[in-house]
Amino acid sequence: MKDEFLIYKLSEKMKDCAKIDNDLFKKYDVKRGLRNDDGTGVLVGLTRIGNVVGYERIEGGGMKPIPGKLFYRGYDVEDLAHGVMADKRFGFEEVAYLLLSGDLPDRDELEDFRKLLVDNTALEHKTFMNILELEGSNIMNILARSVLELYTFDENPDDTSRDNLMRQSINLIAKFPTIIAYAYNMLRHATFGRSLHVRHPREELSLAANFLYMLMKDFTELDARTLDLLLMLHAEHGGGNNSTFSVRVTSSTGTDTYSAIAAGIGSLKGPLHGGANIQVVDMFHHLQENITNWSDIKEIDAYFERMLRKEVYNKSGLIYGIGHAVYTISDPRALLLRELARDLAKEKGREKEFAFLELLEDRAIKTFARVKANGKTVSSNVDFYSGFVYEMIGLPHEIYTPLFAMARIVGWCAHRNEELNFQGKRIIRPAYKTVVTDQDYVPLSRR
Ligand SMILES: CC(=O)SCCNC(=O)CCNC(=O)[C@H](O)C(C)(C)COP(=O)(O)OP(=O)(O)OC[C@H]1O[C@@H](n2cnc3c(N)ncnc32)[C@H](O)[C@@H]1OP(=O)(O)O
Ligand SMILES: O=C([O-])CC(=O)C(=O)O
Repeated sequence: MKDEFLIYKLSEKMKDCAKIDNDLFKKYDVKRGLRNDDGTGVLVGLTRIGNVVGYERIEGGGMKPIPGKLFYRGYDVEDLAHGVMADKRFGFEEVAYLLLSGDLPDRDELEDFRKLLVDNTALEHKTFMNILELEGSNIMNILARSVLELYTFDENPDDTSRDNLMRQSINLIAKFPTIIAYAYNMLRHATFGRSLHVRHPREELSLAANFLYMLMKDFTELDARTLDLLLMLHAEHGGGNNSTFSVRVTSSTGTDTYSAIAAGIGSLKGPLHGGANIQVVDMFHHLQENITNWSDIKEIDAYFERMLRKEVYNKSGLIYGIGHAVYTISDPRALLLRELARDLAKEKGREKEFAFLELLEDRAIKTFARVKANGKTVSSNVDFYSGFVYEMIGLPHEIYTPLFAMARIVGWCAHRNEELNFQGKRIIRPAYKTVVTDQDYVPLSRR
């Protein structure tokens, strides 16, 4: 009780310690969240990897919302996705090759790269045993823990030479699916008493298919290609998204790859970033239960209004899967995923749920504009439909955010490699202005 009271007392102090008057940010021209007054991001770097486009700058100041576009190394992601879908083949390895090297692979390069990834999927026995023995209920946490452990088994963990960075990148991209699949199988065993299967990856399969094979053995070609497309769409999102920026900030100190990637995992887990995909599913289930008529616009709007006013659901005031730091009118990934979800829902007999989700998307955006009235143009983001698609291909909720990490590891590695190799590199170290007055030290005996 004494300890609890002390913790309570200290936590109460936090109220005063963390109080910073909002007006001070304006006064000192602080870019809160590294954002300009018009909501656009403060320019903090240059990159050749990804380009996220959501607005146009207007001459003389301000910005104009435009439909979203995403480019990987200059290639439009929609073209990459449509190219792969037209050929009915897997594309994640191609995107990984492109992001890491800057070029699209030819057939031989692609096949060699796929094999190289498969050759690196196996885990060290101890990492495997730790996943089994330490258990844990959150797979993002297990992933971060396992990544830090890989440092121990790397003979050259701190070497930041180019070939070592590339070797570590490939090793991590290859091992993420194995760690996540094993961690989930263990979780399922420990939590639901299901038998524990440990299947080793198969040499001839793509990364997406191998993941499904390790996770659940039985899956269809369409399931694997759907997952592959989701991985392609989540692989990279410029240098400014929170997890990639975390990797770049950490890397700028010259630290090892595993420490930097663990920082990225920690960031992605948050509900405002990659963790939003599971929040959307949770919110959707809540709305399914709490909205009596799924086509009643008035009822839906009223519920969203109460959510925004922090009265219902988790009282955060947020509608998950809506809004973005860069996109305004649309997130191109959400548009692709909506069409994918529509097709899958038809096939899986879940059209009624899809229609409800699509209506929720529309009403959330409209209610946001009416209630917030802040002039911000919002649309659905990548997390809005991804969970529903995962659910339709039979994937368990616990791995939705880890799947984001399984794709984004590519972007993280590409950005780390760029951060450590561009000529004018500097440790990232912005400034904070102190807003507390200096105080005279009082000896312990006089306090
Ligand atoms: C993969 C990804 O990371 S995609 C994003 C996934 N995250 C989510 O879906 C969570 C819900 N969305 C959000 O929280 C936000 O839209 C973010 C964090 C994604 C981006 O936010 P920003 O563009 O920085 O918006 P910003 O912080 O400028 O917010 C402006 C106002 O709109 C509000 N707002 C923005 N999005 C939402 C939302 N989805 N629901 C409710 N309010 C929102 C903010 O709370 C803020 O309100 P306030 O001024 O009353 O405090
Ligand atoms: O760019 C962002 O801020 C978040 C995002 O959509 C992503 O990382 O995919």
